[in-house]
Formats: sequence, C-alpha cells, structure tokens
Amino acid sequence: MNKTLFEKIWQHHLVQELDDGAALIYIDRVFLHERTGSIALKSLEADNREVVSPEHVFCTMDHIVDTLVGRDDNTKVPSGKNFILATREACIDANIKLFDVNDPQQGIVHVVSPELGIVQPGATLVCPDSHTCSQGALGALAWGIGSSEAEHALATKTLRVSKPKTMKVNFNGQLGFGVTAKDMILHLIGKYSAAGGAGYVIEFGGTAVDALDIEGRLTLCNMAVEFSAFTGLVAPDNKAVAYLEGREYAPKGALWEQAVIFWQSLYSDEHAQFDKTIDVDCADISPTITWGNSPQHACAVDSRVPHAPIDATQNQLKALNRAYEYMDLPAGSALKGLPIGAAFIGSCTNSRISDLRLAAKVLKGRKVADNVNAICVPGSTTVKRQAEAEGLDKIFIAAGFEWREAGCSMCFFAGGESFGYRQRVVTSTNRNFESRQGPETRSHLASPATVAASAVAGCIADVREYL
Ligand SMILES: CC(C)[C@H](C(=O)O)[C@@H](O)C(=O)O
Ligand code: SF4
Repeated sequence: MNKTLFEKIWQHHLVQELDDGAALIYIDRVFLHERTGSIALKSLEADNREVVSPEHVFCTMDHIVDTLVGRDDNTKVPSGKNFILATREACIDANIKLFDVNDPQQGIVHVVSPELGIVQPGATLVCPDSHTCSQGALGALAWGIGSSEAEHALATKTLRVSKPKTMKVNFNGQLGFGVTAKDMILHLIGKYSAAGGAGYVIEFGGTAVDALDIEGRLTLCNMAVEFSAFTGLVAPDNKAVAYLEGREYAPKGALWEQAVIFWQSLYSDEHAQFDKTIDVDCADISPTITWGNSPQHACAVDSRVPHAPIDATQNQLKALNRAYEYMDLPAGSALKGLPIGAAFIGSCTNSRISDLRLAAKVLKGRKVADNVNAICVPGSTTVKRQAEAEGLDKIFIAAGFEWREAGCSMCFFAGGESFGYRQRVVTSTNRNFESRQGPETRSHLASPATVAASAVAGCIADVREYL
C-alpha cells in the first residue's frame, strides 16, 4: 500500500527489472506523426522487423501538413510532401490506423488521442514527440520518446525506461479572474525554472487542478516537458470518466464497466511518499506571459521584464543578457502595451474547443488591430467542425483572424510558414525558443485569452480588461 499513482501504473506495466536500474516496461499504445513516425516505420522495415501489434498503433498528419484551406499533400516546406507520402505508404504496409490529411478525425496527435479516447487512465502511451506528456491529463503514463525508441516499442511492445523520481505539484486555492491552466504552468516554470522538474514524473493535484476540466488539465500537462519533467499526470476522477464515455476508442459495454472500476483505483494513496513536493498558492497567479527566449522567462502580464538577480552566476547573466537582446526588451521594460505584429491561437497546448470558446468570448464584437497578423488553427478537424457548429469561426473571422485547417502549423517553423523576420508574436503555444516560429521571431507565450486580447489591443494586453 501507500503507492503513488505513478508507482501503481509502473508496477502494472513492469515486465522486468534490468541490471542497471532501468526497467523493461510494457507499452499499451504507440502514436506516430508524419515528422518522426515515418522515420521509425521506415527504419523498422529496413531492419526486416514488423509492427507487432498494429491495432495498438495510431498515426496522424500534423507537423508538416499545410493548414491553409484547400490543402492537399503539397507543403510549404521543401521535402514535406515526401514525409506525407512515406508515412501514408508505411501505415498502409503496416496496417496502422492513419488520420490522413483530409480525414475528418485528423489533427495534432495530443489533441486527437484524448478526443478519440485512445489514451486511457492507467495505460502507457508513447509517441516520438516531446509533448506526449499532455496526455497524462487523463491519468495515463504518457511520454515522449525518440524515433529509435519508437522502433523498439513498435517491434516489441516494450521499452527500456530509467525510473524517474516522483514529484507532487499542488495548486492550492482557486484561480483568479482571467487566469487559466496555461497561466498555472507558466507561473510554475517561471518560479522554479525550466529545469525544475528534471528527473521527475510529476503528479499535478490540489483544489485548482481538481476544479480544472480535462482540457485545462491537458494544457497543464502539455508543458511538463518545458519544466524538464519525464512527464506529468493527473489522477483520473469522475470528470475523466465522463470525458471518455462514448468516445470512439474507449471501452464499451461490460468492458467499460470493468474499466471504470479499475480507473477508480488509480490515485496516490493517502500516505504515499513523493521524492519532492511543491505547493503553489493560486492567489499568486496572474495572467502570465513570457518575455524572453525560454518558457522560464514568465511573469505576470502587468509586471516588467525582470532584472538579473544580484546572486546570478556568469552563465545566468549571459543567458539573461542574450534574452534581453534577442527579444529587444531591456530589463525593466513594461510588457503590457508592447506593440505586436502577430497573434497565434493553436498548438497542442491551447487549440481545443474550450480554448477557442474562451478566445471567441474576448473577440466577440471586437476587431483585431491594424498591422496584427492574427491566425487561429484548431487542434483537430473535430475541434474545427465543433467550433463551426457553434459559430465560433464567424466570430474569429469577423474579428479579423484567419481560420485554418487543423495541424501544428506556425507553432513550429518546420511547417515552412513563418510570421516574418523578428516579428513579435503573442502565441498560445508552448515554446518561445529562438526562431521557433520563423527567423528570429520573438514569441511571447500566453493563454488563448491573452492572445485574443492582445490581438485586439495591437499590443500585449491584460485579458482581465477584456472579459
Ligand atoms: C518535431 C517533433 C519531434 C517536436 C517534438 O518532439 O516536440 C515538435 O513537436 C516540437 O514541438 O518541437
Ligand atoms: S503543436 Fe507544436 S508543440 Fe505541439 S506537437 Fe505540434 S509542433 Fe510540437
């Protein structure tokens, strides 16, 4: 007894302890995408190995696929089409379920998997993509791997894993007005650094996490990897059960009843020991935005770019000076009111229906400022259709947003499109690394509500003034 949720899932999947402290872990599901999945499948084929259990493998076109309306297999990025064609062919050969370019269920892997009930509480799921941690929101052990590990998982349904330490992060109290799951995770990383979770699997809990809906928990877990964690997860509760019921790949009938009973055993026991615990008081969290070139450069939207701490090391000083220079924002600059050139709502962090509803609430009856290139890319075709059924597309378009097809799009320059040289972008994505959204783009990570408010204002804005 007295096990953490992670320990329970680990024990259920332990095939064998290995000599060096690592373990062989059983893998329930593998999800692939055209950027890295095609490489794993091709290499498996070259080695004359087979996908051992194709019914547990899924693949989607999200990273390179174009998101312009009327798209086909052609892409903005040279050679992108080859990835799409190779992925399609490999999935057909291996008999893998593919959510192809114009499939009604296509979308970003971490949006599609929960949406279709492919990820489930207590399961292990891997994908050669770092934001697989998102899917821990449903109480699964889901983590990002490399292409060669994906090959191993495809061929053997197992993976060699070094056991992570355990961390509990409690978000206590209630979220303030205008504060979302995105602000929670940016605040955490801003306070404890982008390396704060290194070596740990993090269970998120506390009253504010209990109060989040599943989509908010997906956003929270999405950025566990930006905290350097092995992955993040949330214990499945009644909301998780209700969320999964009736979804296409969720169990049905008697299997559903059995699954729910099992899922109800998935929580950390009262006296379970974590290697580390962090308590966050939600009263301290404001709408949060990043100012620099790392997700740890996060601060309240109504604050100023921080000065280097007096005890900063030479390396820290160097990194801070680079961030000030790259972002063209000296220490002490106010964030609110800083003019922007673009606004992006999308990505596996914040492109679900609740994100679009929230942004539409801000945009309704308002117009995007002149000179702001505003783009909304729904996370999946299902989200897009749902938004259209609710009339949200009309609100986005009337405000001056471009309304796109689903995919990773401009979260990641690999899609071949960019916001332009040194453009300042307020973005609902998860990475603000240098040139992430195009050559020397200056990305400010924030919630979709803050992105919408900033698009309207033409500068970084405090969403509380727009709700
Ligand atoms: C291309 C892919 C491997 C990459 C990742 O692993 O995260 C991408 O999704 C990203 O967000 O940078
Ligand atoms: S939306 Fe962005 S962060 Fe998410 S998987 Fe795609 S490229 Fe990676």
